[in-house]
Amino acid sequence: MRAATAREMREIDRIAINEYGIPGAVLMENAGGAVVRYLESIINPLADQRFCIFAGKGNNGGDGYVIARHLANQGAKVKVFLLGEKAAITGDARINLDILDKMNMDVIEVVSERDWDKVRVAATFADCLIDALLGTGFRGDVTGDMARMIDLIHAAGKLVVAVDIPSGVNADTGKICGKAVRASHTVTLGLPKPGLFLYPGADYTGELTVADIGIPTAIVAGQKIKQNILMAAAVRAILPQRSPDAHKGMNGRVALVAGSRGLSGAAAMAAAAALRAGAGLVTLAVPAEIQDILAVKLTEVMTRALAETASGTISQKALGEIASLTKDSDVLAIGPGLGRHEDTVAAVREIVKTAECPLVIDADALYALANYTGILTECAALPVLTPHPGEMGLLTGLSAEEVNGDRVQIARQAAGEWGSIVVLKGAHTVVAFPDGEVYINTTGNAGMATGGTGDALTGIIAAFVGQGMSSHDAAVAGVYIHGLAGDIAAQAGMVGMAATDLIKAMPAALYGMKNY
Ligand SMILES: NC(=O)C1=CN([C@@H]2O[C@H](COP(=O)(O)OP(=O)(O)OC[C@H]3O[C@@H](n4cnc5c(N)ncnc54)[C@H](O)[C@@H]3O)[C@@H](O)[C@H]2O)[C@H](O)CC1
Ligand SMILES: [K+]
Repeated sequence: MRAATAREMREIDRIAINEYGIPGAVLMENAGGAVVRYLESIINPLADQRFCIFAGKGNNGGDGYVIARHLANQGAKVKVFLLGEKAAITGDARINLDILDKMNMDVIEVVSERDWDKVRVAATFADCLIDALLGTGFRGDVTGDMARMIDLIHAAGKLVVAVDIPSGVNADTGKICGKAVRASHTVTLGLPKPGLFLYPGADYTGELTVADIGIPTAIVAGQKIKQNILMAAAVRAILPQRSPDAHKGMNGRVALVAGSRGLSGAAAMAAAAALRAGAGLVTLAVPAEIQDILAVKLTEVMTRALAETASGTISQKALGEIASLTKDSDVLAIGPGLGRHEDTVAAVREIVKTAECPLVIDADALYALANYTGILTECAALPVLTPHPGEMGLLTGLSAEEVNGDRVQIARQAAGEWGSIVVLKGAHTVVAFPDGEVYINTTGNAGMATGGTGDALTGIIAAFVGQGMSSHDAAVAGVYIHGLAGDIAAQAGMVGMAATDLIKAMPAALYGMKNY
């Protein structure tokens, strides 16, 4: 499902109005009507229910006036509070404000302290509060009276339904700009916005519904919108179909170069995840001194010993062995637990440049690419990088919080510069492609914030490439299924789940995707 930035949504509205001739007031009527239909689905009957509608000065507020009219017509008790003066209201919002006046509906301008008292009392006795303060026209930060109004909405402790976007949430990034409405439900209009799926904004959105407001689909198609919300249907369509007469040679030969002294677990989890994601044959190449450990940990996975440094990390002397391994493999995942020894780092750079099969590059292999991202364009196939925000910061020179401040744009820019697929892990994971397309994942939970889940994702994506998926599809499906497995594992307890629980849940996640 496409997700429009605020600017893209405003452009779509503009085209609908100015080029297709759909009056803005019709779009607004459709918007308000859609919100009321949603309200009916959660509060039934609407009659006699008490609603407080908080309207801003723009068209988001205009939606609020339409909502007020429809609610009143259904017998609900409605109070409308305008944060501003009626004289400042123009356009479609003004049309609907005037209709309320003609209906003798009370629209209270919140300007004096007495008005604030009225707001407080009304919110206290209301059954549901409607946030029609700010939508795609929101700029800057929430301060002053807008912040005061949001505090008051929260203080009432009532059901809150946000119109289009919870006011104060940045529609594009999900950032909270000063203060934002914590909605129980959000009815977003026309298309979803990325910020409703990106934290912390996703946390303020509540139950999300996308409302059709009658915008011709051709307008959306013509906008070349490049943000996508990753949903089950899209993933189900690309997962590999296993033929009934399959044999292990048909389901992918996955190679992994991973692990080092004290970091055998990362290698084990990546390899186990590849297996549990359906790979036919998995070979794990590790520094010689930990081969026995891995051989004991992993029954189905074949292990290989690699030449190592005195520190127990792979050395450049292993390059020949690794080259022959990649020749016989469909994909190579490299990085989990590799360590950052200079000899290892040099080996990783050589492997990235010369490997003859598609690469999934993670963890310490990403560390080796810091200041060397230029070599990614030499890869034989489109590589998949799976950085967490810290590793992304290492590769871009940004801090982790700067990365998280604009996850979509930063991942998109890196993918374009590096000619690679960038899987920027986190809540929610973002998958960015060199052509600018970005997918925002919708599965996963906070229980996955535990060591090893990143290693598992590497193994899963590698397994999907090994089973014949394009790197594009393997990255998208891998991220979704990884999160789904995490959601399944969390059913036995979100806090305290371990990465190995997620890995064990992989077959159930795959089964579920194909069977409902
Ligand atoms: N015809 C259409 O475009 C439709 C739009 N819909 C709804 O309208 C809003 C977008 O409306 P717009 O007037 O562009 O902006 P907003 O109402 O979101 O807010 C602008 C309003 O708020 C003030 N403002 C901006 N930033 C701040 C701030 N930081 N603090 C305080 N005030 C702020 C600004 O000055 C303006 O006065 C869209 O989301 C939909 O809800 C219809 O649904 C469909 C047709
Ligand atoms: K809003």
